[in-house]
Amino acid sequence: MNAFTRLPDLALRTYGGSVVAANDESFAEREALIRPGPAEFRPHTFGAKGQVYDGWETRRRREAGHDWAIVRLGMPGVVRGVVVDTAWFRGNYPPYASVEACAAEGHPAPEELDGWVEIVPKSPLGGDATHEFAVTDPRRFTHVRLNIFPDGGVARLRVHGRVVPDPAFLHGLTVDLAALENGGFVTACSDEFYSSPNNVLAPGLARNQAEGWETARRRDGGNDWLVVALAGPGRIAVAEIDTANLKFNAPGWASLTGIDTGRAPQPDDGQAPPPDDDAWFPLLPKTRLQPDTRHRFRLDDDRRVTHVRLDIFPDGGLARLRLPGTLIA
Ligand SMILES: NC(=O)NC(NC(N)=O)C(=O)[O-]
Repeated sequence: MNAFTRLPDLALRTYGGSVVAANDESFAEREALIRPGPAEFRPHTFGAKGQVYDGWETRRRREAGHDWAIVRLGMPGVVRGVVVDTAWFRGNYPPYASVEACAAEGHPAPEELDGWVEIVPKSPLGGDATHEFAVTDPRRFTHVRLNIFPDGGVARLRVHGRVVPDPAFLHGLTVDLAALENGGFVTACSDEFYSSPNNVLAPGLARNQAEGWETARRRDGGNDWLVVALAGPGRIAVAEIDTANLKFNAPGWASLTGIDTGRAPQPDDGQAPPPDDDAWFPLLPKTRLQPDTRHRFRLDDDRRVTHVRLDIFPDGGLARLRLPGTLIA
């Protein structure tokens, strides 16, 4: 698997993405493209229009041309790679696909989008397979367009990358400095056996345990932890530690420490501070947690912080970690 698949999926429905238009969705609805989780399939299951698929599927074309679907990214950013997944589409997958992207200001209607640039050239696809395409264009995009040639079905479209928020909605405001949508990201983690640590920074509430971060049971006397690079250097006002859905596997305790590396966290720069650096200072002492509970703590430390280390004792996981505060210019 390509390293870019570890980055957040900027298109994901649960991150605010939307499939805003498609030229055709006769057999199966376009919205399925950005659903979380792998596509499901029940053979010999027929609706009024044919076999039921968990994906986007167009009619068999009888004229020239190709089919397309436009996705508004839930979190605009720099795209590092795209996954086109034709899971379960065996006799009806498109033999080729390409992907374009554009950057729009404000809230345009799909037909107002312009300035499309190709980020994945027309490439061959196979049936019932995932296809990973690395993207090198360094620009920030808000929308992508999947083109399939000439027609067929695609189960999922994943658009992995780094979130690049609009600074107008960050500076001078109290915002969640850890949130993925504001540019926060997890740089390191002790264990991600059951689910990804970046889940704790995702928008909204976790609907179940799988939408949070969950570690394996620890048997070595140690404890689990993760490090978050904040949206930028800032001061944290409140720590919200949410154990929602973790009922028999919530950590017993948690603590937070901070560090100021002296410069704004840069995605992929390999400069994240090591979790055992001497410069970490306490923000929240080791504090008892309850299962399935949203805990909120005022932090009275006004030191500048670029990264936060969360320790959980001894293991378990979390639904969400929110760190409302203000950026320091
Ligand atoms: N058996 C099929 O899957 N057929 C086709 N698709 C659906 N959904 O029935 C087709 O013609 O592409």
